[in-house]
Amino acid sequence: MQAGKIVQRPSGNGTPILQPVTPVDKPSEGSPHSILASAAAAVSLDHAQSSSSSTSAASKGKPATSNPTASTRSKTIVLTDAGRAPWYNSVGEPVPAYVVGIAGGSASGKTSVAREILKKLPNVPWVAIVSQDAYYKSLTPEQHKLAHQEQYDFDHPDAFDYDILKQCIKDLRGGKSVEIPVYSFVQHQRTSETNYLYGPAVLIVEGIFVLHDPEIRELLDLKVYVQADSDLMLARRIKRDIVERGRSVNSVLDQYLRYVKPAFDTFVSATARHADMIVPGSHNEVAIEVISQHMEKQLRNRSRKLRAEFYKTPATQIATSAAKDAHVAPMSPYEGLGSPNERRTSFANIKPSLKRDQSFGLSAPYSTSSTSAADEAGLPPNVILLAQTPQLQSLLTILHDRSTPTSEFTFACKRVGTLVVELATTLLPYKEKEVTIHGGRKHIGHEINVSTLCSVSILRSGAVLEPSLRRAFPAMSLGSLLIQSNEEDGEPHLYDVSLPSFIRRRETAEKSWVFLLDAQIGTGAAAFMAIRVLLDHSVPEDQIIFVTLLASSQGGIHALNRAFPRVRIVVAGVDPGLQKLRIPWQTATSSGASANKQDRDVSSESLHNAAVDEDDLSPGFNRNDNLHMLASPPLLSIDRRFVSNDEAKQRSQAQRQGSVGQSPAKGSRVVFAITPGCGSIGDRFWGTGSR
Ligand SMILES: Nc1ncnc2c1ncn2[C@@H]1O[C@H](COP(=O)(O)OP(=O)(O)O)[C@@H](O)[C@H]1O
Ligand SMILES: O=c1ccn([C@@H]2O[C@H](COP(=O)(O)O)[C@@H](O)[C@H]2O)c(=O)[nH]1
Repeated sequence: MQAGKIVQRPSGNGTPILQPVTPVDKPSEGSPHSILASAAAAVSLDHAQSSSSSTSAASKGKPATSNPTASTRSKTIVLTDAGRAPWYNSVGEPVPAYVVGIAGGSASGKTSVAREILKKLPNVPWVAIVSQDAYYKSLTPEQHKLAHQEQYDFDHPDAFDYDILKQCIKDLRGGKSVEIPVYSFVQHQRTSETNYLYGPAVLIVEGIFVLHDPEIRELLDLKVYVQADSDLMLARRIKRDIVERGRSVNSVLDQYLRYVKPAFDTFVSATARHADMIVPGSHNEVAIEVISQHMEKQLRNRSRKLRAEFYKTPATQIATSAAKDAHVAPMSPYEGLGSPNERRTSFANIKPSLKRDQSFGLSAPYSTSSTSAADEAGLPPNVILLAQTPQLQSLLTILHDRSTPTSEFTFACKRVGTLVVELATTLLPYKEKEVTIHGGRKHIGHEINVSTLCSVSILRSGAVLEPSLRRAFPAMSLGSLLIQSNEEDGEPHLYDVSLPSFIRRRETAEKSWVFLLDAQIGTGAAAFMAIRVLLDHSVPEDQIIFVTLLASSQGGIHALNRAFPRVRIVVAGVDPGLQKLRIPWQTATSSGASANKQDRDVSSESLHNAAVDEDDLSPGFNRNDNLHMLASPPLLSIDRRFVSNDEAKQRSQAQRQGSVGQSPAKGSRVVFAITPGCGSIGDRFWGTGSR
């Protein structure tokens, strides 16, 4: 099997290609391709941080001498071609990843089959291949010596540690992040390096004994066995082990005759009976096609369309089931999509599960917050609203005013940010500290352990709160999540996960306190996804503090409370409305497949509906209100900004009159707007967008 780490990316003509990933692969920012590619590069760079091997390209067939570290490279392969759609249900519980096990003799072609399947799934984002080799048991010094003399049996079922492999599959299946050991076939042991792996929607586990352990078999959705003739396997193994694993012909043959062949005949081949499919080790294109089609179908069935689910569910049904079971979220994070009346009915029938001041066993320290204002605004009990003083109101007015120039907007944002951050810091676990004061007396004060704190911004808008947080904790680690709303259905998609190393490690993540930052909470979809990412990394729910400038009181803040009632949300201001809009959107024609897709998507109907979707207007608001767009930054748009509502109408009209050219490609996308709202806060903060 080929050593090294590769990702699959679409080539210009849409044909998937396999290529090694190195940091230099990262394309220039701003190109439409860069989101996909940088997501892929981000994962591989994650690996680069933990695995020295990732920095040099592995290529098939290179002699060991020209590529001496090849055999210490991880066999873990990750594909992150597109954003990841929600992998959890409406109460925030993860939907399991699809797991395929591929067993078969050594050099039968297991890894090659896994990679071919991966190539056939270009539309499935976030696919990972994990090799069982990473889970060989650690050897004693004596066994280690024997291994170097080809006197250790690596082909016996007892050579593997099934418990840790099982745990790894369980974790990845359940959406948790893991550290995959890196195995060295030259040193016959795990190296000190590990690969951080998070979030595959499809996990392929390959290895000679993947179908051996009954508990592991239970975790597999599809069991495949690769069958090849022994002479073919031997020929392939001689070639491969000399090239990639630093062996001589004699050593390969000795080991083969002593251990590999007998173990294959006795143990490995016997596991074929557990397989759902037997795939030939060569000329297997048809079998691979069948497997890929089956997987795509299974994945389609598992895909989460929370918005659609809730749109279909009548409000009365939602409210009744919610009243029966406090743990069932009556609304999705996309609840702004139901009709306003449906929303009101369902909220009226649901009792909050926690009382604001009792929620967390804290004596309410919110001298700067107003619980009555939060209650009056109909906010759930985990929401802490800044006291609505005239001073704060004046700052929020600057943010609401669409004529506010960028510099003033940025300044006001930072001031409100400081107020909201200071309130959030009161929720941290301060401990008593004894200090000596002037005169030599002891004094009992308080301190906070800054090393357990970090912030994670939902890009781009969340970063507007970073300066305020940094002022409070200058040495704090900063992370980010790139979450974009899908242009077709408005579902959030996860493109990049860059978390501080102590969140990536489970032991430290369990002790960490995370400020999750976003400028506003409308539908709550991005916040929902970001919280799920942190929980997947084992950050405790009650140690996540969501800090935001503005929320819609009728938006996803309620769904967030129902799914994650222990996450505290600290917010500066609340606006009443939330609207669903479809707006025109353009992309660069140079974006290859993506541009073609846009071309396809442009129907006269979508352009006709390009302005406000009237059915979705919130009560008490009409399109003449001071309405701003709330949406993720349009990273794919050619001009880096959304068009305004008026422009939308003009373009729609122009299109109908045929006066809009074909380049750049145009389409429309669903966005959500808090009303009256402050517009796209990120764009206004950095002066990059329309007001
Ligand atoms: N269908 C195939 N046709 C030709 N060569 C193949 C095929 N499948 C695998 N090989 C070659 O056989 C060798 C071993 O394949 P690999 O997939 O690494 O096996 P395994 O993972 O089962 O050990 C590799 O050099 C690979 O290129
Ligand atoms: O240190 C080691 C560990 C394993 N092997 C051999 O590797 C194969 C399994 O890997 P495949 O990629 O499935 O071929 C197994 O037959 C062991 O004999 C090794 O030589 N040294």
